[in-house]
Amino acid sequence: MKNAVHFGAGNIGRGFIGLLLAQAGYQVTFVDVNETVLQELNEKGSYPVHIAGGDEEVIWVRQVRGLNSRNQEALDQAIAEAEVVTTAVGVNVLPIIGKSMAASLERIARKDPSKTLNIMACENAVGNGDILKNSVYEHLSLEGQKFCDENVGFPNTTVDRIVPENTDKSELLSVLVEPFYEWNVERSKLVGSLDEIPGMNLVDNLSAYIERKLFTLNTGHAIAAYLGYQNQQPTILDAVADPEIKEVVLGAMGETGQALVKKHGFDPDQHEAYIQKIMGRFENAALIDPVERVGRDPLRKLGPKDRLIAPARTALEYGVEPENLVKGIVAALKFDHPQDPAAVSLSTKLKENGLDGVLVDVCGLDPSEALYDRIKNAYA
Ligand SMILES: NC(=O)c1ccc[n+]([C@@H]2O[C@H](COP(=O)([O-])OP(=O)(O)OC[C@H]3O[C@@H](n4cnc5c(N)ncnc54)[C@H](O)[C@@H]3O)[C@@H](O)[C@H]2O)c1
Ligand SMILES: O=P(O)(O)OC[C@@H](O)[C@@H](O)[C@H](O)[C@H](O)CO
Repeated sequence: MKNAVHFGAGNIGRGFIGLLLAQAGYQVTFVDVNETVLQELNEKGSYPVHIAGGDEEVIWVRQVRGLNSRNQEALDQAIAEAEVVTTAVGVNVLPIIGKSMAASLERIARKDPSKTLNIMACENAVGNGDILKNSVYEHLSLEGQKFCDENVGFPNTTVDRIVPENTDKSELLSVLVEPFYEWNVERSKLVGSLDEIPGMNLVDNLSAYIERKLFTLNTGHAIAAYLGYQNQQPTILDAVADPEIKEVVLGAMGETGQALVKKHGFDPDQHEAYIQKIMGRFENAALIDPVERVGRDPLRKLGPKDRLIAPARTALEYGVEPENLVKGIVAALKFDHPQDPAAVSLSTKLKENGLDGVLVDVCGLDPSEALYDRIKNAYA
């Protein structure tokens, strides 16, 4: 049997990547820090994935196990035996797992120097594979780096499937996922031979795919979440049922769409169909997705390369007025959910450094650029 190691036994790990790997015939080792989840994985060895919408289908993922990422020796062995490694831990966690991965790769470099391995970061971020690679290389010796240059691939990826938190307390590992999924992997950065994984597409122009996904789905999703939160709507479904919010969300996806069509040469009709399909996914009545999950970590989402600031800047660059994107950015700045540490930190920064401080330090904006004033005026 082929082995895969997947870091992060959370929503997307269990509900998408782990599922596809298992369906492709891999025995999946989930690496996590959540002892309750790890214990359940090891006791049960399987879990159900419920496909939401229409006739609910259940797919069982079997022959899985859990491993604590702090158990370096067991991790070294698991990675040494793996044909493929994937991650879905959150982009902020990549520097932490990068250190453990580096230690495992050093060992492989010494003991099995002809091994090749592809490590795919399945996080919502532009350049996710590059970020992971840098996090690993920081901890490698020169020999380790040389080995990885030749034998280890860190392709960038896009991962698309809406997977909310599990609310079924009787079945801890159960996941509810939407029927739609798309996983694209940058072909040119793969090394050695990688068996086909049905559901994973190898693509040549990954940066266009990531901008299309992150700056359409995730932009619209985030704006629905932040406006929904402002209006006390508990879920994305409730938020987009509000005609005013739906208009802003569609408007914002339209603004990024116009810019992306110009930038990447996408077909305008196909892109419009892509936007409409995404709105249909937000309106899936079988998915209960709290606005707090989708809006989580506003500091990351307000970053210069992420789903709000980057497309608004691109829109201006291509002569598109980002009116709705700016409304979304203002709502994001006001996301003060008390249980979200990044939202609390954002509120503190706004209090201590003012809006200007946040626009410069968090959003990476320059006071001389057009977007800066647009946000300030709308916020006021
Ligand atoms: N849920 C979705 O709809 C979705 C869709 C596409 C992409 N993503 C991306 O996938 C990633 C994970 O999202 P999620 O929704 O599954 O989050 P999640 O919180 O459900 O899962 C993250 C998992 O990582 C684990 N983790 C944290 N620190 C770790 C460490 N040091 N070592 C190993 N595991 C660790 C957590 O315990 C948790 O089980 C994010 O980058 C997200 O943007 C999510
Ligand atoms: O995971 P985040 O925090 O980057 O974004 C929240 C959601 O928008 C996201 O998880 C989507 O559900 C997912 O990207 C769909 O493919």
